[in-house]
Amino acid sequence: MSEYILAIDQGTTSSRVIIYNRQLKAITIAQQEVELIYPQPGWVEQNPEQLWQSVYNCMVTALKQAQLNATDIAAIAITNQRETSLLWHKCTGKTLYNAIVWQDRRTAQTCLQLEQQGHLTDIQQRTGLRLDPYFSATKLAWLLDNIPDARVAADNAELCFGTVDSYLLWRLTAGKVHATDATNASRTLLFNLHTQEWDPKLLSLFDIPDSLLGEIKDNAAEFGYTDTNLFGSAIPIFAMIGDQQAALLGQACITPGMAKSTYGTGCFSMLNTGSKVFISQQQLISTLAWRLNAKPTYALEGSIFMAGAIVQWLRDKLGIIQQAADTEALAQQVPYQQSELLIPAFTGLGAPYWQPNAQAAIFGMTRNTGKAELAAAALLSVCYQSRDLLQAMAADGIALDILRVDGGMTENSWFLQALADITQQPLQRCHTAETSVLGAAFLAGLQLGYFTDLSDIQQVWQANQQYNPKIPPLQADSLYQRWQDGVTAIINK
Ligand SMILES: Nc1ncnc2c1ncn2[C@@H]1O[C@H](COP(=O)(O)OP(=O)(O)O)[C@@H](O)[C@H]1O
Ligand SMILES: O=P(O)(O)OC[C@H](O)CO
Repeated sequence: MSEYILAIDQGTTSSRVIIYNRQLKAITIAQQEVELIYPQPGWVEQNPEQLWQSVYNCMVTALKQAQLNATDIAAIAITNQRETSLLWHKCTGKTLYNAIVWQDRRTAQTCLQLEQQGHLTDIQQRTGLRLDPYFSATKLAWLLDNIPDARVAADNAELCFGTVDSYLLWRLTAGKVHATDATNASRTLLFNLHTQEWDPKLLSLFDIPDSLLGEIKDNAAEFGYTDTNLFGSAIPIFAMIGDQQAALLGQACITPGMAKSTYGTGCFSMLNTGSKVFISQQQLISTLAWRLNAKPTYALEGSIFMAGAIVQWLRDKLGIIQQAADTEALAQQVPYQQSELLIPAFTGLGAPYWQPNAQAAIFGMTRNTGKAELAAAALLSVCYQSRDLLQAMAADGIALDILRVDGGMTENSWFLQALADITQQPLQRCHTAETSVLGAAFLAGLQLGYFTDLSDIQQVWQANQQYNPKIPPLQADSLYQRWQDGVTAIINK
């Protein structure tokens, strides 16, 4: 009997597939790294074919490892890096350009111009977002304006735009379905949070023909069926959701006031705000947590562009570690106050600063600065950025009893203790770092009728370890002050 759920997480750093049994116990995992391409400073791209192939390879490997066939899979769930934008031909499926990744800053000037023309408040009101190159709309406009013949083809309704969820759905169904889910749509700057539809005024403002856009569906829905040539038989695709929203669900943050932070390539803190759109006075964004049976649940989000990506920089550019986990032993050698200060604005700064043109800097280097100090500075920079977000939430009147944490970086215990120390916030790590895949799989299970409602996720979620602050608040304040001074220096440069 087919009762397994195959869940895909197409992340910025890697693609992963986990097969779960009916009780959402992971049976097997397959993972493949994906490359980031940096054609110019501030530009970040990925090869669409590599994204697809990595997902397909992981699906095939996972099925083989679990000794299962396509007929054993009751449904597929997809979760994904959000905002990353692709454009492809409706007839041939051929992409017109690389995927422009969420971290890409090439449209910073366009965003600034739109802000200077006075569009910011209206855009914020409609979308809950900000005018920042992070979101998809200006990336799509760039593609239409810079790829030869793209604008004409778009005007002739020959093209499809999609975020990664939508592109994977298109590939899995061999071009039969062009759709997205409401959470991914909510990251494009083209989706109206209040009407829950593509917004005609925003389409006109960004000059986007509506023929480019797919149908927007709830997060648990009949999205389509895999082409039989791929796995031998058609498997239903029953869930799609952005990775941070999926992690919120996977962390069982299903009631208003519950929050999680995910430390993957970037770091994204998200607070469930229930059926209301919460408007931050502190530069945090409002977004959709999920939409089920046409009923939206909203969230407040703080987005940091560089978290695990800094660790990858240590590995790939500086060559001072062989693998991400090496940072733990190195950082242990350095007391917090002796660490250099790294401001990791490699692709500008996200919340709460929203400075797309800020540039990275290291302060306090001495002749003694070595691998250990840089590793500690890298991990601590993520802690300081997290404190920025938690302080912004606090200034918005939101106090958290406990913050649930997950993502690749939470395998690092030194980092988690430093995070609790710097933020002075108790943290709870759950039984798996892979909460996004779990959240997506849960939605497929909901659609399959394995679960009755969202509260069932509470039976799946298990606490693992709690981290409490061990340094006094005054010491944390003084370390954080140094960070704030550093940020002020680079912003005013
Ligand atoms: N033990 C570790 N210590 C520090 N960083 C880590 C560790 N393990 C993984 N990472 C970082 O976590 C990121 C991968 O996390 P993941 O949740 O898989 O990201 P994504 O979903 O963006 O692909 C990488 O950037 C990697 O550098
Ligand atoms: O690749 P991740 O897991 O850091 O997630 C990327 C985010 O979805 C970007 O908004």
